[in-house]
Amino acid sequence: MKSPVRVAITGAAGQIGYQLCFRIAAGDMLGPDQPVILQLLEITPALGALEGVAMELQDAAFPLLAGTVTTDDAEVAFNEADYALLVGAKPRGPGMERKDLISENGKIFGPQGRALNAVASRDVKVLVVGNPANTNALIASAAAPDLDPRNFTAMTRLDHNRALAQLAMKTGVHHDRIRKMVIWGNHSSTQYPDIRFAEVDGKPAPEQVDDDWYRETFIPDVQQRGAAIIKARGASSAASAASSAIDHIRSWALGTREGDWVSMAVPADGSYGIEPGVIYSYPCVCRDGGWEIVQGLDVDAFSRERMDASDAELREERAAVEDLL
Ligand SMILES: NC(=O)c1ccc[n+]([C@@H]2O[C@H](COP(=O)([O-])OP(=O)(O)OC[C@H]3O[C@@H](n4cnc5c(N)ncnc54)[C@H](O)[C@@H]3O)[C@@H](O)[C@H]2O)c1
Ligand SMILES: O=C(O)C[C@H](O)C(=O)O
Repeated sequence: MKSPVRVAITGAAGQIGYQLCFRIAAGDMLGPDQPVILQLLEITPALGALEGVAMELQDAAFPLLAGTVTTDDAEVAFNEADYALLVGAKPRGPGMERKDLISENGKIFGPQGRALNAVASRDVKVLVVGNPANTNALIASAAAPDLDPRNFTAMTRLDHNRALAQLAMKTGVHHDRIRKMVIWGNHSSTQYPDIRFAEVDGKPAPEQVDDDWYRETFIPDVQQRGAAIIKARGASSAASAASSAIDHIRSWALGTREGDWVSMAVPADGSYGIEPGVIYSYPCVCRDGGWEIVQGLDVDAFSRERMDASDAELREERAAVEDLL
């Protein structure tokens, strides 16, 4: 058996956190031979509820759960953390855009970035889920000057998975037989879900769907799926969000499958004309515990316009939190 790794989860008594704790303790994120210590952070008024989560974790008697820490102190939660899933933040309600959360949620991520900087493993892998996720990841990274900015990522894997599901339903091919989906940009309604390189059962996706469906139905449906879930459920996505967070970390830690890639929001480095300064979703390949942006993909005029629009929105979000950077 391997030695345990430390997984910090913020907002651990919330909707997503409640899902994450049990799936991670069951081994879904890091594999069936990797024990975990869960280090759970909540705000002080939610510590009672968090204690209830810890009691249920005990009662589930997971063979891989090597310990549970509950706290309202970020430096306790992030102490020597190998993984940090930053979920704790307010969700949006009907009629809101995710960026409307920025003034309230943005201020959570500076202190958490500072705490990670002070006490986390120097190799900590950080995934920001709390919205607006890309800009919150930028804030956390800016507050952690001693950690490599490449350790800070934000989640667009849920959008990636949503895009796989929509294309699978349209083509009648199981989503597990689709490769090379891409989500470019922000986890927001300006994201650009791109099927130009996707393969459905080994054949090019664009040849299997008509262009009108792609532009008029697929793209807006994926962009608006979060809002559609809020309308249907009366609360934002939780189980699918937790599942995608687990997918994101599993790919990063254990690698992407041969011949496929995943979407991850990572620090822009000039790739595809997106200048540094924002956390932008790209197609990525992961191996040996690291990620690389897939290079050399063609950018046509339709794509350029959408990729730039999402970049522009991220730079507006950045300008709105300049005082936190
Ligand atoms: N990136 C994505 O794809 C994606 C998907 C779904 C939801 N989200 C976002 O994830 C966030 C959480 O969603 P949820 O449904 O779990 O919300 P929730 O309200 O059910 O849970 C959030 C939890 O975070 C806690 N919290 C608040 N501030 C905190 C802080 N400073 N430190 C630690 N904990 C804190 C709250 O007490 C609460 O228990 C929201 O911002 C939501 O919009 C992102
Ligand atoms: O849409 C939301 O606000 C929640 C989340 O970001 C989602 O995409 O489901």
